[in-house]
Amino acid sequence: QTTTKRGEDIITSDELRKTTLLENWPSYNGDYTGRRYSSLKEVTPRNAAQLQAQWVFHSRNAGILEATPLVVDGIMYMTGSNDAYALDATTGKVLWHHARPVTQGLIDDASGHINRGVAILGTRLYMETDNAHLLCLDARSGNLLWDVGYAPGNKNYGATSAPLVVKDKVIVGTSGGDDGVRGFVAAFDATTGKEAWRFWTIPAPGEPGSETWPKGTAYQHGGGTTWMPGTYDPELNTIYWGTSNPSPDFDGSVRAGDNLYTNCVLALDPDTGKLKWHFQFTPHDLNDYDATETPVLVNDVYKGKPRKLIIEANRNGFVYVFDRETGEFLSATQFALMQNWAKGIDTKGRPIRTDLMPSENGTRMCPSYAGGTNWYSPTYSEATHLFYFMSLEDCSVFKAHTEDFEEGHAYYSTGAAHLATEHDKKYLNAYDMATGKFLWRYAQTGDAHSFAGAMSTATGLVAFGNDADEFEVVDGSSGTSLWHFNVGQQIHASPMSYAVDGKQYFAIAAGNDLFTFALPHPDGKTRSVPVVPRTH
Ligand SMILES: O=C(O)c1cc(C(=O)O)c2c(n1)C(=O)C(=O)c1cc(C(=O)O)[nH]c1-2
Repeated sequence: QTTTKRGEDIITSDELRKTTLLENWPSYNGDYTGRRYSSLKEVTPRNAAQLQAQWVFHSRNAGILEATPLVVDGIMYMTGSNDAYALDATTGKVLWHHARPVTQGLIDDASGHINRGVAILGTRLYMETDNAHLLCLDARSGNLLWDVGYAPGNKNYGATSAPLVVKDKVIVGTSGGDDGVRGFVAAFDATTGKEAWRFWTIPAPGEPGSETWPKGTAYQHGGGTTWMPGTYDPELNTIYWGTSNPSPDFDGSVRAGDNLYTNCVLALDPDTGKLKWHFQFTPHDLNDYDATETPVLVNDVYKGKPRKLIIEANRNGFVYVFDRETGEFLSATQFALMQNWAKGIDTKGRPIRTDLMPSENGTRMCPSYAGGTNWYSPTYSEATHLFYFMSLEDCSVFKAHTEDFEEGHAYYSTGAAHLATEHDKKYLNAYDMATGKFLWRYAQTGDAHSFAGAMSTATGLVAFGNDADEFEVVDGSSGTSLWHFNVGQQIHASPMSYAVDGKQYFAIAAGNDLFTFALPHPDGKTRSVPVVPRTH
């Protein structure tokens, strides 16, 4: 058993590269691969049924918490809206609270109190705010060190993601892909906050990719936002970042062409922002099928050869495998049971569309605008060699009507609605990349309102937010349920695991609260469960 050095708060670039996660969880997905895989082994399929709630932290956030907390040396860092908190990871006691009001006058996702958490380097924390500022806080005190606004101009920009620290840079994105902004990924010097590079996801006239847009100003409002953290391969020195739908969402008539680099995974050089390769999942998207789902980096044997792969369950209803060195498309398997926008995916990875498209009076298309899956995290387990993700079976009636872009207003160019006569459903899926088959699918019993992700552990467990407002643990090999705990609120967040003094915890946000779980004390005594008092 190791003893945690509490309060040291030192995370170096080398530590961020570790893929064996023991005590700490130092970035949004735990490590750079995006696997959400914890190497901790205290909780196993044999004892998971004994998990107990430990402490609960109530945030003053007005929306639903979406952050994954980080834990470094016994200190947890959590966000809610524009607020950041440092908590004692064993008790939930607030060590500091950096309070910043939400920004008034923002629209759409930016006004939704959404924040997915912080990034850390050394003794500094980095956080995106709702109005697309990058804050640098002192991790020991919560004091603001600097504040850089990074999306000037179009007021429809916002930010909801957690930043990604790579070497000496902090990499950020924006929201607003449904609101007529022009997307980008930007990198800032982690010490000074000075901008190092910016990759515009919508090319300007004359730039590569601009031929996939009509002439004129459509590109200035073309979407392609970057509202989830990317992943990073230090050996290939490449970051992988997903982009959103094009803008306007449903009226494709004003943006004829494939609309690069929307609905893509981008392979970028983290030092320069230069594009190495891209893959577009849904060319000329008409259904809000953002490709911001985590591009998970896996090294595994594929078709008899060890390969460096990306696996991604995409919102368009297919799960994809690529070679991440070259960008070569390897496979796409349909996971959405209700899917009618594509007849299939061709050998190059390009969808073969049906003739369905959004229309003035509405067209029923599946998956729905919420996607066959969405930003809630998938997980790849080194213990089972399976890829797990939550999927949503749902359709929408998509309507399109040509509208002009207007600052201060969303730019969907009409809308998508759920059909009251249809019942949506969620599944936790176990996908075997080697065979292209689903080993099991665990049908959820709720009304498909959760937006909860999954994680896996070295003992073969998969932990996730189920669709009945519960945190649940299953055996990853069989999908057998081992334990669940009712958090009594919708879960719109993904779980993580950490340890302090050798004791393993799980944490997941639900509603306004963050819950933690661990095994009872080995002497059989029940631990006390300190609940942090509500402060308002
Ligand atoms: O295009 C965009 O910029 C953008 C941003 C966001 C966001 O920032 O959270 C969402 C979406 N799109 C989106 O399509 C979507 O379904 C969605 C769900 C959520 C959420 O927090 O649950 N955010 C977003």
